[in-house]
Amino acid sequence: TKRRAKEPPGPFKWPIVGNLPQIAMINWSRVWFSIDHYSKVYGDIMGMYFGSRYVVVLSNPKDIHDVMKRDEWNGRVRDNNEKVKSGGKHLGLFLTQGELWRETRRFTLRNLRDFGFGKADMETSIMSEYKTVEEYLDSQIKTNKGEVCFDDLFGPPVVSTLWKMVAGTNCDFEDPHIRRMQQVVVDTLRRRAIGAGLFFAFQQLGRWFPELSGFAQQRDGFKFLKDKMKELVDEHKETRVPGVLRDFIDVYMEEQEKNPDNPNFFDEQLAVLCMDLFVAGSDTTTNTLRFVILYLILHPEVMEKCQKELDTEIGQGRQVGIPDKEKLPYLQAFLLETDRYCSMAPIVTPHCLTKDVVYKGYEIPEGTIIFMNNWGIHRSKERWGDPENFRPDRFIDDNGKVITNDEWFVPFGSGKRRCPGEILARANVFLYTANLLQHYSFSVIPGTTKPSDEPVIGLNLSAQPYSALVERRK
Ligand code: HEM
Repeated sequence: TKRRAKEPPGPFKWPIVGNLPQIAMINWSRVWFSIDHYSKVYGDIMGMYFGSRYVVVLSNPKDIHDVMKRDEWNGRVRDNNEKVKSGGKHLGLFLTQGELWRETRRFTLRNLRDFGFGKADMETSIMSEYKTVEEYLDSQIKTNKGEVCFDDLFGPPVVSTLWKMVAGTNCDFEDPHIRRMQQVVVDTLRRRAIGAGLFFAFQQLGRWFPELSGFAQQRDGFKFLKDKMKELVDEHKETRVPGVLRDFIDVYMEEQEKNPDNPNFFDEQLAVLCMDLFVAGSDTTTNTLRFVILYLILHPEVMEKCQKELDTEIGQGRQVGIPDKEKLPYLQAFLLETDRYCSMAPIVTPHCLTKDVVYKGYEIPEGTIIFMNNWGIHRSKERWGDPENFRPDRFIDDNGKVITNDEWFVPFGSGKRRCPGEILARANVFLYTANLLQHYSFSVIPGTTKPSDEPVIGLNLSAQPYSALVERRK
């Protein structure tokens, strides 16, 4: 039960269960609340035991920005439960480390850029999918008095934009396989954190109680996803013409052909990489957009301010594009506040130390799991003053300029593993929100209670299912 002499401070460690009793005492299902609670007691660098698993929690963004530049802080947890998420082996981008991860990440970033990330045609591609949302809203205004359920609305167009870059086709959500793929992502990301602390602490529980723990659904779901990605890779192999690069998969295959001896490029790695992109790209942007509409209906004064800015700066005569961002500081501030307030990844995908380190006098051994306390950072009273209030103005400085680089704002992580999808995600969220607000207003359906802004607990947090009244603006 004794802690090592120079380990970071933390709560008293019980035999076998470590700090699980203390976690349960504060909040068992919202584990990140408990983690934040104890970090306020023990400090910005805190050690905790989930059973015998040792976790160091970082709660100061200065430390996070500092250490996440270093290789040894950027490993991933390598256990059997984690392996399930990449279909049985440590492959792909999310769960790899070392040379395989480095080379895959570099290649992915470079080549997704070539297929649109951050380029002018990314906007064209996003806007062609966005049109389907407007069509749907207009049809609901005609046939359903404008009462729209926002649960599934953004998934198909957002995933299709990414999928065109990755696989050359948009995702046909009428296809039952695609629907099942999407469902697997939703089930595993949104609905798997009840008891997460316990199953994280005791890996064996997943194997002993596969149904109860959700381990079986996760294993089968990810296996299904991986099989589908293997089929996709095989199809590409059959149809590709060397030298003709239709999409990201073709470029990967070209690389395999050019450098057949490179051990970091192989078919199974490509399949899991595609799966990672599908999983990471599906429920993240979509979730943010669901939070966006939710916060708009809960804060009508914010919606009106965004619309006024759009009317003054752009009007209704033309589509809003990425270059218009500059002219829309309040809208930008609203989107930053949305990311801060929802903190979709409250403790970020855990990292793992690949070497023993000494940091600020603390000795932290190889294999330690690292949590970034994003929730606590985004809800810090010290930094934000009134973090519990939804207040976009906090991101506007005294000169009316939007503050985009606050060091206490880390929704996409920091350093070497920072989210590679950030540019695409931000472009989607900005274009959808701006163009929707240009033409529509959103409000609570009369006679119904306001939806709650309490998130649904999962590996990522998501908005509770809700419907809103949608009206076309005059
Ligand atoms: C609003 C949307 C999104 C948010 C808030 C978000 C957030 C994050 C966060 C916090 C991480 C973990 C960083 C770390 O481990 O240190 C991450 C990793 C990742 N994200 Fe995103 N993400 C979003 C959208 C996307 C999209 C659209 C893609 C698709 C291309 C994507 C692909 C990835 C991948 C592949 C990783 C793993 C990177 C690695 O381990 O090297 N994300 N994201």
